Order: sequence, then C-alpha cells, then structure tokens
Amino acid sequence: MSRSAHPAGPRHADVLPEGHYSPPPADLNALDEKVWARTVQRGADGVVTVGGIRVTALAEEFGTPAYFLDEEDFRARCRAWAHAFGKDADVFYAGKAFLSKAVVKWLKEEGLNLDVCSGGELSTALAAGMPAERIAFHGNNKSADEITRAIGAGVGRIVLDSFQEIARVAHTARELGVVQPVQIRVTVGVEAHTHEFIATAHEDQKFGIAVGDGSAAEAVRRALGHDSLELLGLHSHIGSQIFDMAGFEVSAKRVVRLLAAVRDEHGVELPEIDLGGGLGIAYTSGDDPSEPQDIAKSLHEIVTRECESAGLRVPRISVEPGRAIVGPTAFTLYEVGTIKPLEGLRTYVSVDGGMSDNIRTALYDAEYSIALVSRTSDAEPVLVRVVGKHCESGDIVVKDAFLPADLAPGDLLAVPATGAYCRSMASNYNHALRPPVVAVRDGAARVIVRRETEEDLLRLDLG
Ligand SMILES: Cc1ncc(COP(=O)(O)O)c(C=O)c1O
Ligand SMILES: N[C@@H](CCCC[NH3+])C(=O)O
Repeated sequence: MSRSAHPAGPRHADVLPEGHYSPPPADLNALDEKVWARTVQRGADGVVTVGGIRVTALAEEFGTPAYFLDEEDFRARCRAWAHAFGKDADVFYAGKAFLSKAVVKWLKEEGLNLDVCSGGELSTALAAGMPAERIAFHGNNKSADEITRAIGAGVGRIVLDSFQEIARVAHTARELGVVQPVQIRVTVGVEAHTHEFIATAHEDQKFGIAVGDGSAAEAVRRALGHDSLELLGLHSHIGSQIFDMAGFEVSAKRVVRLLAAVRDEHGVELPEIDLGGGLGIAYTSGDDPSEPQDIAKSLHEIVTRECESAGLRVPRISVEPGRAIVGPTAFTLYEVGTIKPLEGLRTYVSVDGGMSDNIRTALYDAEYSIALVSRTSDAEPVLVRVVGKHCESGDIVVKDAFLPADLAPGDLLAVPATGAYCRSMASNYNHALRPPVVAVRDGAARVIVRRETEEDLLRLDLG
C-alpha cells in the first residue's frame, strides 16, 4: 500500500522465496531519517536512542511490545502544519490516527484544532480540556446520543454525512435551542491513488453525499432550510496515505464548483471548505511525502484559482491531517522470541506482538521498515518475514525485511512510522494486552497510555 518500488534485489541465500524485494540497504545499521522520528539516532555503543534514551533502557522499564512516541517530533509537526496553513486556515488533527489526553494537551498548546468521530474521541477531547469550539465532529452514522452530546458540548462544527443526519442534527439543535454550525461532507467522484479500503471520494462507498447526481446540491438546499443549522461550508476527504496532489486538485475544483452553484441558486457564498486529511508518510525509504508548506501552497493556489475563475470570495480552508502528524513520530519496539529458518523457503522471525498492535499489514498489505536497535551487527543481510505471536498465518508485522544473519532471541527490533492507526486500531485478539504508549522527550519517558493488564480483560468479563 505504500508506493515503494520493488526492484528485484540481490539474493543472500541460495534459494529465496518467489517475489520482488527492495534491495537490502547498503548499511543495515543505518537509520533512514525519512522513516524514523526526529530524535531517533544510533548511539556510539550501537544502541538506538529516542529523546536521548536508549531503547534497551526503555524496554527494561516499560516492557515490549510498546509504542514510543517522540513528543518533540509531534509538537514540531503540529507547528509545521499550523505555520504552513497560516492564520487564514485551520488545521484539525484527525484524532482517529491516535488520540489520548496527552495528545489533546499538545494539540491545544500548539494551536491545532481536533477532528473526532465518535463519542469516545469526543469524551477524550473534552476530558483533556480541548475547547469545544475547536472540535469538529465526524462520522457516517452518528448516534442520537453522540449528536446530543456534541451539540450540548458546543462543538465548533458537525460534519453532516447523510440526508437523515441533516434532519437529525437540525431536530436536536432545535430541541436544545441552539443554532449548530455544520458542514456537509460531499463525495466528489475522485479515485484516489491508495488502497481501496481507504479511498473515500469515489461515489460507490458509504461516506458523504454525492456531488455528481445532484444529491449534494439537494443536501445544501435542505440544510439551508433549517433555522437550527448554520451551514458553514462543504467538506471533502478523498482518502488516506495519498502522495499525488492531483486528487486534491480535482476535489478542490469540484467543491468550488458546487460553492458557485450554491451562490447562483441561493445567493449565499458559503464561507468555508474543508479538504480533509489523507497526506501520505514514508513507511519505507522508497516513499517521498510532501512537506506541509508545499501542500498548503498547492491547496491555496488551487482554491484561489478556482474561486477567481468562478467569481467567488476565497473561502476559509481547513484540513484534517492525522497520519502526517502522528505517524512518523512513533515506533513499536518488539523483542525477538523465535527464529525459524526454512531451508529453501524463507526465515520467520517471531516477535512478542503482531496483528493486535499493528493490523495494517494484514488489512491493507501495508509495508513497513524494521531495524535491529539493541546493537549493531556486521553480519550479512538475510531476507526474513517478521511475524507476530497470534493464531493466524496472516499475522505479519513486516512481510519482507532484511535483517542481520546473526539475529537472535532477545534482540530488540523496532518498526518505525507506527504512530498512526496502530495503537488506535489495536485489538485484544487472543486476549492480547494492548501495549502502552510512552512519550519520550529530552531524556524523560512518560507513559501516556498504560499497558493493559489481565485484570483489565477480566473486569469486562462478567462470567
Ligand atoms: C474525514 C476524515 N478526515 C481526516 C482523516 C485523516 O486521514 P489521514 O490520517 O490520512 O490524514 C480521515 C481518515 O482517513 C477522515 O476520514
Ligand atoms: N486506518 C487507515 C486509514 C483510514 C483513515 C480513516 N478514514 C490506515 O491505517 O491507513
């Protein structure tokens, strides 16, 4: 799913499994800064550090598997996005990528807004003190309770996803005696270049209201017809892990065209458009993500050009990056448990986590990098498959990875770029205990989400 190229690489055994592999890196001990969090480096003793702390010390104190999040990197990325978009735009961090109270606090301090898509995310945001007016509430099937809580809390916007929801939100707002600011999520008919499960702007899927058949124009008519709704604008999210700006360009054009049609029909110029999230990150050295300032420049140019040609005032733009902020800031640390070389087939390296802490490989065929981080090695690279400990053959952490031939049980491996959609999609499959998230900064490590315990599991089981 990442778009790394896979030229057939040199082979380091007499027989290797069928397939195409990226060539082994020239130096297995090197850490490509593209995929690792900002403060990660290999110390003189060969042990990798983050925020100045050695991973061996982290493993000892917090156990494995565990996610280690570079707080300095997270904050720097928030600032880069806020700065790139400037004061005439709004950046909403997409909490689905990873949300905790500490994250909300950092967002608040760094001036970002927050996109939530469930009652649970809303509660976390409010519990950590995010001002409600800086929260956007999403979801294609918000419950009556979620709608009531969001309106009651005073969220800055609810993004309406269906005709039923326009009526429901309008009704609840009226009952609560408020005028609720809303946007309408439209599907613009773009085929985003990403895995089909995470593309969201083609019309044949569950999100949003289609532009192409006139439904979105009808949704605007209905929303404008409710006194209890204040229609702020239109929202379009085309998918996730996208590198090509062309999809955003088409999306922006179609949204602006609809704004012009709304002006022509209703005499109203809606003041906002939200172009969603979806910007890709580097999972492997072959991925080349854009920088926030280039993305901001490109989106501003497209919207300005389209508005000028339609004779519209340029609306306030907002975006909702999730992965692009938190994804690169964390890695998962695992301990090697068993190694099974299969002569003529492949070598399986089993670690102490797996699909319960990272479902993305199984779900999207996602590619990841991996490195031996508790020491260096001069042994030759061997192509291996790193797998988890679950009762499932598809329990793969990294499908094809080069690791040193002297890899042994007890070694620590780290998978970078696991900040997004790993802890937030973690499960208790096989009654696995979901790993902790530990924030590291300036030589200090702090658990921000603790490891689950067997007591946690048993507490839910009422016998
Ligand atoms: C509406 C909406 N906004 C923002 C995002 C965040 O996407 P990403 O983490 O790819 O930036 C998503 C998820 O794809 C989404 O559905
Ligand atoms: N969970 C997906 C992305 C979907 C984002 C939510 N709309 C991923 O891991 O890539």
